[in-house]
Amino acid sequence: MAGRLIYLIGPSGSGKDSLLDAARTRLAERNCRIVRRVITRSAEALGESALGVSLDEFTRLEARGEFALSWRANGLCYGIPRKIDDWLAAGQNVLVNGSRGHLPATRQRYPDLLVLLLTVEQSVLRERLRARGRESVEEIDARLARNERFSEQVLAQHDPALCVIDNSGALEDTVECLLRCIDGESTASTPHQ
Ligand SMILES: Nc1ncnc2c1ncn2[C@@H]1O[C@H](COP(=O)(O)OP(=O)(O)O)[C@@H](O)[C@H]1O
Ligand SMILES: O=P(O)(O)OC[C@H]1O[C@H](OP(=O)(O)OP(=O)(O)O)[C@H](O)[C@@H]1O
Repeated sequence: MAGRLIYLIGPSGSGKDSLLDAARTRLAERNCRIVRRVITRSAEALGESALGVSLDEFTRLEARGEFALSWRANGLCYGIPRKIDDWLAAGQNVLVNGSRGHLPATRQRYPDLLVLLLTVEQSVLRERLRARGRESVEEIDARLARNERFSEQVLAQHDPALCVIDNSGALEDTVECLLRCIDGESTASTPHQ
């Protein structure tokens, strides 16, 4: 049986990368692989969870059909290698660090995907982005503005395959919530108020 695409979305700084790192072993126990993204971001700012390429290289890979999914946001290009289709066909679940803006296109290609929306209170989010220190104040403001538009839109769609996970508290609690969503014990939860 084919595996399921699990599409983790949420604002920049909501903790997607941290959550995936913290849950990696327990996801592997669930036959769930985390795909490494290709991003036009400098290597120093990437960590191990993504591969950095130049814009030229990204464009070439995209034109050659190397990406199952690709999008542009925050002045960057993001690609998901097409090998995920082999993993899915082999019955593995695949977790993608995705984009809220690209969700409709992703759903068209993977109609039975599970969407996990990570939320964080706006004041906590601002502080985490500031503390992470990866972007300038202007870039942080632009990300916060984008956040207000997009998470509301995703929530307004009332998607039955949407699981809302709040990461305003401790990361360990968020890991447990993520695993419950994937195990199907919780198909929806309300965002932290
Ligand atoms: N639950 C949490 N509690 C405290 N800090 C967190 C939590 N989750 C993430 N962070 C911190 O917030 C910042 C943004 O997290 P990150 O994983 O880079 O977000 P994203 O991948 O969504 O952009 C990082 O500095 C990370 O260490
Ligand atoms: O449509 P959106 O939901 O706003 O998402 C747009 C992009 O922004 C985030 O990446 P970012 O460059 O911030 O990297 P990060 O996830 O590591 O913070 C997210 O992972 C998406 O790739």
